[in-house]
Amino acid sequence: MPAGAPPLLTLSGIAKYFPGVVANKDVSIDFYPGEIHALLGENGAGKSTLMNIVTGLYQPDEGELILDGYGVRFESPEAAIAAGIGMVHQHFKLVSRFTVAENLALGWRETGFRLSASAMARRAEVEAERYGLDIRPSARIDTLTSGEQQRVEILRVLSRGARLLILDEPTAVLSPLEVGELYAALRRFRNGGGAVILISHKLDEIMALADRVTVLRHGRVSGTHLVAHTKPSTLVTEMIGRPVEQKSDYPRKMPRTDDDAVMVLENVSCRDGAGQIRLHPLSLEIRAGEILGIAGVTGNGQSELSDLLAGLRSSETGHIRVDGKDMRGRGPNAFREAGIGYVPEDRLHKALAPALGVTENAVMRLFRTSPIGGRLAYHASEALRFTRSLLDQAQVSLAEPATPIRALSGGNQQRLVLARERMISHRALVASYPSRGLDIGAIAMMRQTLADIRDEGRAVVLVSEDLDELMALSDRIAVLCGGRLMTVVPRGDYDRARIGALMSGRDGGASS
Ligand SMILES: Nc1ncnc2c1ncn2[C@@H]1O[C@H](COP(=O)(O)OP(=O)(O)OP(=O)(O)O)[C@@H](O)[C@H]1O
Repeated sequence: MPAGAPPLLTLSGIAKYFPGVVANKDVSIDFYPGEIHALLGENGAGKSTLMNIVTGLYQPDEGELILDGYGVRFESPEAAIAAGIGMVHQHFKLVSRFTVAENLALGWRETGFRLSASAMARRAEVEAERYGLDIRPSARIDTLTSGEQQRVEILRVLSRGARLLILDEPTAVLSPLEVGELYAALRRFRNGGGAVILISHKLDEIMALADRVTVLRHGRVSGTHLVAHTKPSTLVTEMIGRPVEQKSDYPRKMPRTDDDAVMVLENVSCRDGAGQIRLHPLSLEIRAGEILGIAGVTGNGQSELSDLLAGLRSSETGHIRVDGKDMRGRGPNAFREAGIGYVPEDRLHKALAPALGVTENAVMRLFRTSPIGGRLAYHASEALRFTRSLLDQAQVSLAEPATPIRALSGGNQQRLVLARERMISHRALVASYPSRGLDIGAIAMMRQTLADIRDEGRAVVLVSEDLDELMALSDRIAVLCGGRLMTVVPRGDYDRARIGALMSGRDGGASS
């Protein structure tokens, strides 16, 4: 950033309160043009709330926003966009049946005055060139990878004239190659004088990309640092109040005794709504007392496979057996009764009912079973007792369990789903990208939980794109590419380069 340049945006003494919660208090931060400023903090530390204030979704209860030296008040997100502040959310807000150019055009002022398809595509190309973001204007959004969709989102924000670009965990859904492209695009924007706020739980990412970092703790700023002058361990301690050990191995507490297959898949396959094959026939055994890792670049059949394993989707061919029982055509309830818990990739929409309270969501999978319920009864006091114990286990502090679950921070929603599904998984837990959205302390806790489940003789299926995570935890790693099971690698044979090559469709091998 140029020496002596004034801040683009200053937050001065910002506070935001919700019933029983101090989400932000005394928050003062300067964001400069020409800097990438990371925002780091535990789940529930107040990062999203603060950004919702900056983007006009919430009004602060105290404090001031100062833009270009003048106090401002954004009555709506449109007002913030008009002032040059744009945000790219974790869940993209694109119209999936529209093309890239049409989605971009939705944000342009002149669109209302009839813009032809070719003019839209031309302008999309000009904007893409200007910001160095590679897009295909005529492609439909639902045919794009997550990385391509994210580029469209970023371009949509930038082409509306954003000078301050806010990104919420932008690399969570990207392949390693796409991460590199995103970093390059953000650096280009920064070098051209743009300001970036990066919400991230990944310390490596912050160290590699950010110029400065602000740590939030319990809604307050606990420090702002130049990244070049700070260490990751200092940031962790400032964020959580203690150091967190990053384990690269989770040795068994006792030797494995049970080698029974909990789940057996025989030639299962599935297609998407458009009839495209998403999972080619595959066979796989999931054994008691093991963690089976599923590696692959996002979108290569993992979500179809995990939905199949939890009864959310049925297989077109073959069989799924749980403890020898044929589950073909059975739904999620039958899988739950068979002892299969599931943490899906999209927790908010697949594992939770966003508008319902925390209690309803906590008991959602168990409200028909004793002591919470029976065929006709529902015991509210038992439901509340269960919810409180789940909150305790998940280490989520919440004064009022009637709060709608969508008001919880993303990480706290994830912690609750994990605790609930752990209770259900008497035989196996299927966990899809369980570290997404969790802070570093919660990730360590989650990984230990998976190892404990394994040590209790249950099975874990861990879907992840993080090879370090998979190699630290898994007994075997199955690699998916293009909806095909490439191979299953046993723990002794892990080789990062080979697994990486298999993930991108190179090399072959047998399936087991
Ligand atoms: N609309 C709301 N109503 C009630 N409480 C809310 C609301 N929005 C946020 N909160 C609470 O404010 C606190 C801060 O949440 P916020 O989402 O800002 O955290 P975060 O730092 O973004 O967490 P994460 O890393 O998990 O996304 C949490 O306790 C959350 O439950």
